[in-house]
Amino acid sequence: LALVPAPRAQLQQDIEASQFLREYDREAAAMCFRVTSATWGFSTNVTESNRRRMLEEQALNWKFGRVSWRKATSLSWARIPDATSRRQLQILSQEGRNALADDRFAELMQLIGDMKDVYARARVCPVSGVQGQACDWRLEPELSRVLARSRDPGELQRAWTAWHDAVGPPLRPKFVRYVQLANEAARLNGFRDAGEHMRSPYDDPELESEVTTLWAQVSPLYRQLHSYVRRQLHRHYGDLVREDGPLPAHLLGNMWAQSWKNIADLVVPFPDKQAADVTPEMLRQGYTPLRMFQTAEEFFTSLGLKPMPVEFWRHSVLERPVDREAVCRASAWDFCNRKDYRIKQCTEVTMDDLLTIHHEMAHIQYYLHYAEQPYIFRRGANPAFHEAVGDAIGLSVTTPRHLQRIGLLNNITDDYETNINYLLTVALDKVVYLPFAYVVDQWRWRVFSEGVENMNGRWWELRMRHQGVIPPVPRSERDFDPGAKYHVPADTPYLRYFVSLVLQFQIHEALCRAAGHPGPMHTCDIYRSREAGRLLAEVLSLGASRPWRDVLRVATQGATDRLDARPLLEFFQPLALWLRVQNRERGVVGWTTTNQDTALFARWARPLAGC
Ligand SMILES: CC(=O)N[C@@H](CC(=O)O)C(=O)NC[C@H](CC1(C(=O)N[C@@H](Cc2ccc(O)cc2)C(=O)O)CCCC1)C(=O)O
Ligand SMILES: [Zn+2]
Repeated sequence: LALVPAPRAQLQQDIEASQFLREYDREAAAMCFRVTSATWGFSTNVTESNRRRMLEEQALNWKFGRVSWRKATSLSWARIPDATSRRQLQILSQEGRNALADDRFAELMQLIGDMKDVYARARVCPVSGVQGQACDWRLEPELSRVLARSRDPGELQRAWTAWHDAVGPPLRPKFVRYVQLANEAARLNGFRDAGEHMRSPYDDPELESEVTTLWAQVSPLYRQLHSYVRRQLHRHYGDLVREDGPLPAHLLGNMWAQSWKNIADLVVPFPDKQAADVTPEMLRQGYTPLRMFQTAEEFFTSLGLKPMPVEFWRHSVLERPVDREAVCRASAWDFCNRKDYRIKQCTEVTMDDLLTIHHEMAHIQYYLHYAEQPYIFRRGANPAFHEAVGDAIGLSVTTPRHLQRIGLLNNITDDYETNINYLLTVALDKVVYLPFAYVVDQWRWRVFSEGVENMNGRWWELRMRHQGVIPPVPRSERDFDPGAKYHVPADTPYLRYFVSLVLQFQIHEALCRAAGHPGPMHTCDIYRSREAGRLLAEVLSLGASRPWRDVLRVATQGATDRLDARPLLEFFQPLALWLRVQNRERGVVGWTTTNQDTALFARWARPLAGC
């Protein structure tokens, strides 16, 4: 009994803990406002003084986080009877790299900042058009545009190689040091390595095996799609694409082959049927970025969700600034003062960007709905929830029926071919994305747990095994191709996008049921459904105040608390049948790899002297 502190002492602990949490709640929100404002200032106006101010605020915020982490871990919070306090302290004691010593933390922040800089500043020589132009091509828009639109294998290969060579080698040594420091911080925080630290927001020791099981459930559908697309690409590009092999990464319409929607014109089975891309119609109707944002806002208010606050319209950056340099990746921002919420997006008038706006605005809806929660609970139930809501909405927005309801598509036909076309277009985005999202953190977790040898070879082994994709040119350990994907140098975990892919179909199914949609899931559009909006508002308002499995049970109206690929597979069921018929008659499903494939990135490459 001596081990159990006397009730009075425990009471003392409770008072101390709730006192600490009240102060932390106020101070953390104030610190968040400061560091978010400074980071926004830099992202929307890239200058050295704005960078310095951002780094200063980050350092202050980290010092505050470190002091708070020490206090939180010193309280024996595990025994506090009040569940809300206990949960807040549990989250607080797990997050951040607060246990790292000052100089190490400063070095780590500097490294991540430097890696983001290398990525943002990379410029290459033009790979098309007249020679002798300035070597000032960027990833966005020049190189991504070539990957999306060119059908010239030589030009595609030059664009793919130029980008990977421009960012990989300079990032590699920085990334090696980053791995050491991230692992050191994780171990000081009580984790085995930085991978386990990144997985901790899911609070689930079985997470890795669940993720592998989910991927195993969807990979047969992916292999069917891969086989069908390979046949179409072989028809178009000839022997550049072997009929039983992996696909060369530069022919798939995207710098990372993470989405193949840009080559839909090469693969869609019934080209004479309605193409699902309404970009031309948006241009014809004189859409502007502002009107695209208003259209997205109206989607959310039609569900009974909140309009964007006036500050949002006053301070958001909706287009690439002309008079200064900005970080042009789309992003949504919560300034933690229950007033300022913004989106920064270099919007172009395309259907793609209209979808991305819905995705970013869903982040803002989440911020708005959990604003009343204590600061620590103002986050997604888990990071995937924050991503899944936006993409679940997107599954309604892309339907021909929704595009017709907002006047961007007329005389749609709901026949078999149109549905297969539509499902294939969505699959080129969603089904294709799954193996890529799976590989990114499988690779990164393995680097954290097993080390930095052969990082590039292991990247391509995973890409070939799960995605059936190979590099267009030979690669060696002098390259660092994972660095070509923003989230790797930016220290942004990627599992959230894999889990979101499964979760968004579970959420879509539940919202469609709440909206009383009678038909198959892929024709459902929850637009204007107050019932769907009420369910969504309930989920968003919970933030991280409850374990995410409880939130998932709320979202599915009691159906389940587990991640489940069934809704995704059900959504694509008509396409899966169609693909099996197509492939049974014509081709190999899956890919064989010859040693000429593995020779493209084999381990024999001499390791860099002294690296
Ligand atoms: C201050 C801050 O950072 N805020 C967070 C939001 C928050 O956490 O509160 C935020 O704005 N993150 C930016 C990030 C941007 C995008 C992205 O990086 N997408 C991934 C994966 C993907 C791919 C296809 C797809 O349909 C959806 C996602 C990629 O492009 O690989 C780029 C365009 C879309 C989403 C985002 O919005 O998730
Ligand atoms: Zn997002």
